Amino acid sequence: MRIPVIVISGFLGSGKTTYLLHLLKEIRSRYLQPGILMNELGKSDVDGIILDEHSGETMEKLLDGCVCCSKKSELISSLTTLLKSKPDVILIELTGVANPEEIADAITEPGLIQHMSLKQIVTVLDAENVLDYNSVFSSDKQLVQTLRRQIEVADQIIVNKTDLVKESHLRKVKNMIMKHNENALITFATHSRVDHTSILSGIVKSTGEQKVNIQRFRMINPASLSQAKSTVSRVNDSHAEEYRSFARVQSLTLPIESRTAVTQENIERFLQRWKDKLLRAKGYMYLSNQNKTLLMQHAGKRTYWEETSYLGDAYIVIIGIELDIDRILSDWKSI
Ligand SMILES: Nc1nc2c(ncn2[C@@H]2O[C@H](COP(=O)(O)OP(=O)(O)OP(=O)(O)O)[C@@H](O)[C@H]2O)c(=O)[nH]1
Repeated sequence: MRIPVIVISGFLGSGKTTYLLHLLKEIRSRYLQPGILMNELGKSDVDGIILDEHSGETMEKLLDGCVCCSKKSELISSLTTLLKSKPDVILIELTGVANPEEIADAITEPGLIQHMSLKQIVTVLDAENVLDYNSVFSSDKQLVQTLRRQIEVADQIIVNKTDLVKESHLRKVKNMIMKHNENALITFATHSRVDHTSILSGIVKSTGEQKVNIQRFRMINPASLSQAKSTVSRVNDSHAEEYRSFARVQSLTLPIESRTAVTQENIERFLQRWKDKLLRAKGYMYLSNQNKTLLMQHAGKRTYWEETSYLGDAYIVIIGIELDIDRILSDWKSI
């Protein structure tokens, strides 16, 4: 029997990791063994740390890039590695700027197609911001295209963050979705809480084992990186422009050297100054005035602060379009 693959897509900060954590809990309660593949933009692995904190599952990480634009060969080898742990279901969380159909394409590669099959593509939308993101006037054109592909190819669409908008706004979101995809199951959610019955239907235990499969995977080495690049240029040559993932998005990791200077207020002021170019920011930092480390999540127009047990180095990852890196770094130094 081929292993079912569930792909979780959706724009930056929409609630994919939150959804993944709920789905994982449900999978474990059914004594199924999951294999997880997470892909983040940037070298710093915030989502991986969040997942570790909440679970401790099998994880194959692809860092510093988007699975489907520059790391197709790594995606294939990561899936091959995951297969060895004989999971009952594979979950792939994509970066917020990835085009899920390219993942669907990778699963059909020789060596994978006989072992796994795409079960569903789930797209999570941020109810508060999706209409802005979808407007060619207020958003980057290529970004709009990627978001539309995420909607168009989805089997299930979760309209998340409904706590932040009115009923009338939700109707507009639904109409927009229906324009691009009439067939997807649309559900409305807060904190990505949805019923998992249909997505997990038919997934059964393939082995008698119930062990928790915890694996730590390699970081990308230079040899595989150059191999990935040459693969990419071939892939891109044969693909029409509109089918490519968004690749102009940059990520920048800002180290926090002096722990004492950082406060919630100066971080929020910094994010505010760069808001026009910023799509997402997240990171861990020790706040000396509160004497604790917090996880900062900036998504859409909002900044959230959460308690964490993370003990590693403090840093922030920012993600944006055509970031002026020199100016941002010099501003960062002066906060
Ligand atoms: N108010 C509100 N906040 C939410 C909701 N769902 C998620 N969040 C918060 O939104 C932030 C981003 O959520 P994530 O699950 O990390 O989003 P993501 O899509 O995985 O983000 P990326 O991986 O960066 O693309 C976190 O601080 C969440 O706690 C919701 O329904 N309402």
